[in-house]
Amino acid sequence: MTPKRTAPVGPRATVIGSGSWGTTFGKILADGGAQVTMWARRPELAQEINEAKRNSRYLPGINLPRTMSATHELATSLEGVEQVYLSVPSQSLRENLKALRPLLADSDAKIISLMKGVERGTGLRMSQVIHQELRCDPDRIAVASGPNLALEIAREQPTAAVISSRSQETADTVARAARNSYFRTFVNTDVIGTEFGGVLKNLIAVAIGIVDGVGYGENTKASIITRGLVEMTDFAVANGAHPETLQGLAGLGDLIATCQSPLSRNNTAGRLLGQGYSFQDVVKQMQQTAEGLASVAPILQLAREAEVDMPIVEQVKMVLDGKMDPRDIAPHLTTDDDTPQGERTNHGQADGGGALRRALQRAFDQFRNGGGRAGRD
Ligand SMILES: NC(=O)C1=CN([C@@H]2O[C@H](COP(=O)(O)OP(=O)(O)OC[C@H]3O[C@@H](n4cnc5c(N)ncnc54)[C@H](O)[C@@H]3O)[C@@H](O)[C@H]2O)C=CC1
Ligand SMILES: O=C(CO)COP(=O)(O)O
Repeated sequence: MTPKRTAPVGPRATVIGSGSWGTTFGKILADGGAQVTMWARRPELAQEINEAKRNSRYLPGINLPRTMSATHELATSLEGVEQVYLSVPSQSLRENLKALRPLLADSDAKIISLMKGVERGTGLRMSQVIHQELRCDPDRIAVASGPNLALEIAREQPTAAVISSRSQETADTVARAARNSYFRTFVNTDVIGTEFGGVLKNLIAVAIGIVDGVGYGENTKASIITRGLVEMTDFAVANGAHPETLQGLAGLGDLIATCQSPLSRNNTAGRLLGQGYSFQDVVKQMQQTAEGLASVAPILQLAREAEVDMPIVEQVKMVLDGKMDPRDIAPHLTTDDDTPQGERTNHGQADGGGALRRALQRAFDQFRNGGGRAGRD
């Protein structure tokens, strides 16, 4: 495999946030030929990236491309930028955008979210927070998601991802920049499904971690993954996603990767909870971002508003709140009805098919009006 290029020929790209995923994505872009500048909060990290071509805290053992540079000056990082990639913890996005806004006021750069959380308090997806704070044309915004454990990709293991934007042209442009010999990007225009896939699989990965920590085996895990995908689909579809997006890389694909891998921070956080550590202990022990912990409450609030049942996510919340013994976690809660919805129909719609019906109606209306979608993953 020969991903390296000597001289950058692609777009000028800036990555805001030099943690594990931001730095890995910077490497993906640079190996694809983009001229990449990393913005790091800490000057010493910017210096390490510039001089040693390393990010030893977040990506130990990885050599970064020689063409990649870094700065801790926000304004410098954005000079002449054509694509801005955002990779900070979701709960800090809004404050970061406030600093970015004046610097991007005259720019028509594309803005791409690499994050997999929703904002506490508002329940907004990251692309919605970006739109609110930058007040830019939504067609300039894209999101990236998929089974993308940073360290595996930094080691150049072949991986696929989805780039999604309301605008097909934006999705295509970003997908071209974020593509190289070990990273393959597909496009779609279902931003809602793509973003929620990444957020929701984190919550199921926490549940799987809990099960691992308790010491339960593969049957319990397979049951939770399968029922978890049903919950993810029901929730996302009720909130406007296309159901097939959840069957693709940004849904099922990411769910498998995150639930299976000890590299996953959400999975790790769950494992600690399953071993009996309290939520506070887990937060103290986590050195990196585990988005699922902050997304549980806003997701359950949105689920209540959309009248979607999420029994597994409810149980994760109860374990986090110390209100449920991790050993009691199960693929579904006991309900009045002996048969959980979905196993009867094999579709898994918690509302008896209403969400799927509404989604199909939407898709039908879209095609009838000359819409339609391209580039499925
Ligand atoms: N690590 C992974 O494998 C993947 C992560 N993601 C997503 O990428 C996003 C970023 O996660 P990671 O890079 O993994 O996290 P990380 O914990 O490795 O790095 C977070 C970075 O943000 C910085 N940071 C922390 N608080 C900040 C603030 N208030 N303002 C600005 N910067 C701040 C940290 O210094 C660090 O550089 C998350 O939403 C995560 O879900 C998505 C795909 C893969
Ligand atoms: O999103 C990821 C893989 O696709 C990374 O998962 P974690 O945030 O749980 O490490």
